[in-house]
Amino acid sequence: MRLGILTGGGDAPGLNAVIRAVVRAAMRTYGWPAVLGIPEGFKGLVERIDPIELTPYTTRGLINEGGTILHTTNRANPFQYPVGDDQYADCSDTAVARIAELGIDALVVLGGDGSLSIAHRLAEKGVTVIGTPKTIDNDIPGTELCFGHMTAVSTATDALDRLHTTAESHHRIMVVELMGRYAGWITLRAGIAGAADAILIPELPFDADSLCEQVKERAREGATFSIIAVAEGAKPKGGDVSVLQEGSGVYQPQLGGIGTQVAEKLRGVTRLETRVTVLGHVQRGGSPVAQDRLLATQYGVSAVDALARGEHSCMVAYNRERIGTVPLEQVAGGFRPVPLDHPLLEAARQVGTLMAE
Ligand SMILES: Nc1ncnc2c1ncn2[C@@H]1O[C@H](COP(=O)(O)OP(=O)(O)O)[C@@H](O)[C@H]1O
Ligand SMILES: O=P(O)(O)OC[C@H]1O[C@](O)(COP(=O)(O)O)[C@@H](O)[C@@H]1O
Ligand SMILES: [Mg+2]
Repeated sequence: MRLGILTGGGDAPGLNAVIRAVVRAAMRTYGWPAVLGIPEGFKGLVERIDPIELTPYTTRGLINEGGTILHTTNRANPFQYPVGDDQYADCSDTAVARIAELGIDALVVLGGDGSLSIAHRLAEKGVTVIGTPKTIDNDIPGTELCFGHMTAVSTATDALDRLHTTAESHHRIMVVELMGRYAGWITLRAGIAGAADAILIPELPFDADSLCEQVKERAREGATFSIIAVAEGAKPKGGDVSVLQEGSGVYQPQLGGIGTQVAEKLRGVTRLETRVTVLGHVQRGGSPVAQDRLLATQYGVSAVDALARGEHSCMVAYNRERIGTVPLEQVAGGFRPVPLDHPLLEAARQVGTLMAE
């Protein structure tokens, strides 16, 4: 079998580790003749960019490399492909033709909700395709864990640790805005691990007045500083998410600004010195933590195993410590927020974390 492999959407730590695992399993375990790397995500198919012949030799040393050697874009949907200013065309037939032209028998898509939805639509057009769940946000349905997430959690936790020492020195409120477009997984996990005093996530719209009261109460009780972890997609009760730039066509809205809003409110009401940190793409960069390297390796190997068994139109998924597969149609267009009865929320409450619910 000749494989094609591409990385789509925002990058995430562990992409290169999956590429390495796919190449090794396909060529070493199964003796398949070729794995072609498609550069720039689906754009590489539509624009017929020369593929990169991957081998176990050329993919060595990749397990700890951040980013993606294949590069990626979150603006290349073949079904709604940008062809000019605000103009889009359905170029999916070109993508399908290119896959055939390259002699690719199966395409491995390393992507998030968007790329996996595209993979599903390509499968409906007859392409043999399998997905692996990539996103630091951890919001893909059908799997408990996406690779990249735990590295982002670790980076955000480190940031919270560092903010603690400077917050304490200056007796300040520190608001840190973390990634997570519509799901609060990063903020919830890092917020607990980094001992944030308040955690604000999209799943639990917050009451700004009660947040201010609770922070004032902390100060009255003797706390000399407060750390507030807020997900970029968090919103006040009855309010909306904070958008930096509106989406249009295939461009998703760019979120941001909620950290500043929360800080202004806190500063105004508590009269305490307040600063904002927007951690941003630092959370997507750098070397994957061990857990992501393990997950990425298992995902890569399992995707090849599934194809060898004749399984496709599915995504490899991690549930209850086992890797299985779920049909792409159950993933496409879906979303996995933090469930309101999740044990981590209960743990956060029990250690006294404010959520201003
Ligand atoms: N539900 C969907 N169906 C089809 N295409 C989508 C969907 N959601 C997003 N897309 C498109 O998929 C591409 C990648 O989406 P993006 O969210 O950036 O990456 P990913 O989710 O794969 O990390 C973008 O061009 C986006 O417009
Ligand atoms: O790279 P961009 O366009 O700034 O995207 C930022 C967004 O991508 C993410 O980092 C990850 O989202 P995806 O995995 O869906 O690409 C979000 O947390 C963030 O809102
Ligand atoms: Mg997405």
